[in-house]
Amino acid sequence: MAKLKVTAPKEIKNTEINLPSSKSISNRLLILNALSYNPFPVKNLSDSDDTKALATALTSNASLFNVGAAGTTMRFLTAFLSRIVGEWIITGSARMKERPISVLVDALQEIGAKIEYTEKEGYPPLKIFGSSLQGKTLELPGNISSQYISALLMIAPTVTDGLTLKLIGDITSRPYINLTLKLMEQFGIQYTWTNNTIVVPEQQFKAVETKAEGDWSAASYWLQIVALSKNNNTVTLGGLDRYSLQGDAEVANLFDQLGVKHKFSQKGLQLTKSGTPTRHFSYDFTDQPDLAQTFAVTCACLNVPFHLKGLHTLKIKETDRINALINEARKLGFIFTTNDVDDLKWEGQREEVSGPATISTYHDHRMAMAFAPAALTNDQIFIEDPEVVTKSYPDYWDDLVKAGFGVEIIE
Ligand SMILES: O=C(O)C1=C[C@@H](OP(=O)(O)O)[C@@H](O)[C@H](O)C1
Ligand SMILES: C=C(OP(=O)(O)O)C(=O)O
Repeated sequence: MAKLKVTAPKEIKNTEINLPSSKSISNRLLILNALSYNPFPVKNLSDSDDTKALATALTSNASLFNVGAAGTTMRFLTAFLSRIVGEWIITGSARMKERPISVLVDALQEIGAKIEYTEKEGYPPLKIFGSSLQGKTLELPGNISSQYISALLMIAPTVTDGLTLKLIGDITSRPYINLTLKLMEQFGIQYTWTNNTIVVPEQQFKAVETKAEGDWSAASYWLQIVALSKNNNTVTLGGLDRYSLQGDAEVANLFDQLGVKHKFSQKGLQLTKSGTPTRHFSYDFTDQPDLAQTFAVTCACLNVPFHLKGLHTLKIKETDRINALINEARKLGFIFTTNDVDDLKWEGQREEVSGPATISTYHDHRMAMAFAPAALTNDQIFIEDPEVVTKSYPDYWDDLVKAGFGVEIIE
């Protein structure tokens, strides 16, 4: 397995980074484009693996699709193909076959979809016999994955009589549901969301020109780098929307507590180190689950004890992220704990470690991207399977080099 040696620069340079496009927005726009038979291609489409997997599926003549590790692609395509006459198979990586999908499959079956599990009940791969769907009121849990809800919402205007979704219990990843609805609105779709009920009547999509925003989840690693740097040069992030539709845009405000100032200029979002970090960091990540790894590593490297909450969905992402964080932080000498349900805690416990750590990444792009900046406080760090970053941020390592990091492939 390839391994990368990441060496910290003496100083982070004054750098301009052009951030990748958001895969969440790109994948929604691809589905909405297909539903509206849109002649306008999406501008600034992501070149991530997850978006390529969806773009390939939507333009292929095949009936079997391998979506790899892409959660949104798996879930969005399942709903999309359920309403297209034909026989389809969707499969994915070994990990994808462990990521549950029955909430979505059950909902689609209730409105007339014919879907079978070809291996393990409740998990991909799926065999779908596409047909027209008859809308009704569906009840589904709001605290497992919002991607099931987004997948249903996007096809709702094409379902006979539309769809009413009643979300039961607390809603996790709510900003991603909002993002779906806001992008549907750009295609002329009307909906209502009152309390826990979203109503989308049957209606026509309008074909419109769209552009994907830069990725605020990717921005988090740059906020982290500035927080961990020893000098106060400016890192400027290009491509981000100031008034973004992404919930992860909250990351810039959250990093105030860790000593990073941000300011929008014509060139982009300017980050500078200033002030001292808080003495204890506590936050509920229910709305921004993808930021948890960035904060766990940053806080520990800054010696800021933390309590991260709302992490109940992290166990079913690219890997069990809570366990992965506990295992890999230990290699840097940090002892994290969890209640095994929904949190991660660090009360400052440390143990001696010798030599630079080799971080395993568990097929999870965010493990690689969140641990690499730890080179700034550990001089050097090794990252296993570095190609994993192509899931969302293919140029991540090249961008680190622009900021002055040494990045060298070993083995
Ligand atoms: O809809 C989306 O684009 C996403 C929703 C979130 O997943 P969950 O809804 O499963 O929490 C997030 O973690 C993922 O990276 C992208
Ligand atoms: C959880 C993620 O992706 P997905 O669920 O779409 O595979 C992610 O990118 O952090």
